[in-house]
Amino acid sequence: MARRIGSRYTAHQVLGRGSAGTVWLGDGPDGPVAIKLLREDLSEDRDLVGRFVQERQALLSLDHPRVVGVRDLVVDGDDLALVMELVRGTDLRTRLEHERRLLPQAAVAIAADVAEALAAAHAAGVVHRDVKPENVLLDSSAPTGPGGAPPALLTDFGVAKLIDAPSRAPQAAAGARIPSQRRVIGTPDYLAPEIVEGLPARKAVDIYALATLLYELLAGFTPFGGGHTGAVLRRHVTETVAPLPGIPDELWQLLLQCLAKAPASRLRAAEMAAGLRALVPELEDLPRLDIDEPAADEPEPVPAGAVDAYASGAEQAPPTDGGRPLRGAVPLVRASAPDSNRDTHTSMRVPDSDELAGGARGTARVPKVPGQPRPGSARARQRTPVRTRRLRLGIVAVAIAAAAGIGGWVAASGDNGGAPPGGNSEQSSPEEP
Ligand SMILES: Nc1ncnc2c1ncn2[C@@H]1O[C@H](COP(=O)(O)OP(=O)(O)OP(=O)(O)O)[C@@H](O)[C@H]1O
Repeated sequence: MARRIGSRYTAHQVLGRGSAGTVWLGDGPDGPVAIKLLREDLSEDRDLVGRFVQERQALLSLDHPRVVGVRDLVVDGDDLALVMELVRGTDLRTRLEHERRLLPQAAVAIAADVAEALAAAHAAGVVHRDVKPENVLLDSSAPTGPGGAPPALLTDFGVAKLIDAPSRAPQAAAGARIPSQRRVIGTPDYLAPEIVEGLPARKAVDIYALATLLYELLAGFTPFGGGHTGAVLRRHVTETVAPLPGIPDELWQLLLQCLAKAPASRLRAAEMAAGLRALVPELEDLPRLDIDEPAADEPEPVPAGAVDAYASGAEQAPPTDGGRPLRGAVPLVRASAPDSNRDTHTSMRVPDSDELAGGARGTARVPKVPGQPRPGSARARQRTPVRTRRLRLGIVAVAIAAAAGIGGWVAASGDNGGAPPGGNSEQSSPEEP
């Protein structure tokens, strides 16, 4: 059923759904477009609409072959929509689900494309903040490149910032007895350690997320994913990345540098792009990596009360895998569970200090059960319906208690309505790393 969006666009058919809204195939004055119609609760938020309009120029001016161009922003009655260039193809998550791991040459070529997109955005002072396979579109209408990889385009610029606002602080705060709190916007597996520590999201967070994505394309799992969200966040700050046997040392060194805990140690986007691009020819004969998921720590039993605790006050317990909460599946907002009937971003419960500290519920890396994929791995994802997973892994608003007993991880933001320290600006000054 066709639907008018503003005075210039018609939406014809749903292409996909994400945490912030629904993407439609549509028509505009200049031909076919993709229209991302934001969720109703977002479009009703006056502050958000204001930011949407403010962002207009930055988003419209990002013009690069590796960036999904935003053509228009529509604010019309209850409709709030981003009109984008239409990419004919799939997203990178879908491809990863089919292949589990990519050929190293294809993985590196795709990551180089994304790094080029980031270099252009960063030069314009725009930080993406939510780089992940779901936000990389593969253009199947163009000729394939090295390793059979279609050209990759980065999408969803600006959406994380739209959702990240004091007025959108998680409703959980009231019930969670948090003295002061801040929020983290992003997807847990790809969150840079400085975000977990409460620092503002600067350009280097995109480099970290892209290196995480590249690691995942090569390995089939992210370096710090698996298990409870609190444990994932902790690993970003405290753990070293497990090596990937079978890749050239130069590639490994580049990955390590981009996954550095200190943002200043990471490469800049243009350097990363050049480094990756130079490595592509060398990877021609390299087969898919044949590695298993990291050796698990000793299984930590999930206490009987743990899942009940999630459900207390909630309509339903979070999805689990053999009794263990799935990655990104645990609501952080008490009494809030992903609602499969709405295109909402996942609401998540506030992790308590025990979880953040990696206690019994925090878990170390979730152990691999023989014959079963580790939760969070590409194989586990294959068993999870895409729609459900998207809702789970969408942009999350994580409220972290400032007093969360993890040795100064979280800087209290005082009574600032939950805004991250340093404000929630996605635009960073041009001189920033
Ligand atoms: N410009 C586009 N052209 C063609 N298809 C698109 C375009 N943008 C998005 N899509 C399709 O719509 C789907 C949903 O996109 P959307 O950005 O809303 O969600 P997401 O990135 O998967 O999740 P989230 O927003 O939660 O991070 C994508 O998986 C993709 O298949």
